[in-house]
Amino acid sequence: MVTEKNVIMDETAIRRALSRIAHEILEKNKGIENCLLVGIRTRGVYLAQRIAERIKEIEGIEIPYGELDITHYRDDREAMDRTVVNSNLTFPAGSNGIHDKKVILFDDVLYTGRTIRAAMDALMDCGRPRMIQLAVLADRGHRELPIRPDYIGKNVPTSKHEQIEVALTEFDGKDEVYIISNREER
Ligand SMILES: O=P(O)(O)OC[C@H]1O[C@H](OP(=O)(O)OP(=O)(O)O)[C@H](O)[C@@H]1O
Ligand SMILES: O=c1cc[nH]c(=O)[nH]1
Repeated sequence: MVTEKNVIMDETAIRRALSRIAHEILEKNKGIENCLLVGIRTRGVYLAQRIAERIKEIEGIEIPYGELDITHYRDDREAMDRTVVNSNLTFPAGSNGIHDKKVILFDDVLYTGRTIRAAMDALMDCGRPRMIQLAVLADRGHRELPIRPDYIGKNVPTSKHEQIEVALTEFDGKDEVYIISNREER
């Protein structure tokens, strides 16, 4: 078996894609009033933080963001006590949590959609958002649930035998997106 690893987004491509997404969020929501950014652990958190920084540069306004750990909501684990753990969904004093807010969820890769299904269940257990939107850095297709992102860094057509890996400086020491392909040796 030969494993090939090819870079499909470098640091510049990631920066440009996130900058575009920040503008798209502002355009779609006509600003950021009532919006909250929520990153799915692990790498979704850094994407949400970067978008919050970019929006601050563009608009001069701080947009609140939180972190979501969906571990207890995964559908491939034994049924667990479905409590939202290790998350930081506390928003500024006086704000009513996620209630009636436009929540923009962030993840690094979108594949089957099961992580996003779990994230939406976890969010709903924290309150009743007005709306949930989804932003992903890479959409590789192969959905198993009817989930469609609102903001996409890059569409990456893949075969099921391939894998997309995202590295982000805050966690991995560099910014890169790779596609990993395994093929039989000839
Ligand atoms: O659409 P899906 O089929 O749910 O796949 C996408 C998820 O897979 C990866 O997480 P993973 O569970 O591999 O954990 P990781 O974030 O620790 O890599 C990735 O970070 C997404 O959250
Ligand atoms: O290719 C994939 C599939 C799921 N999650 C990833 O991070 N990459």
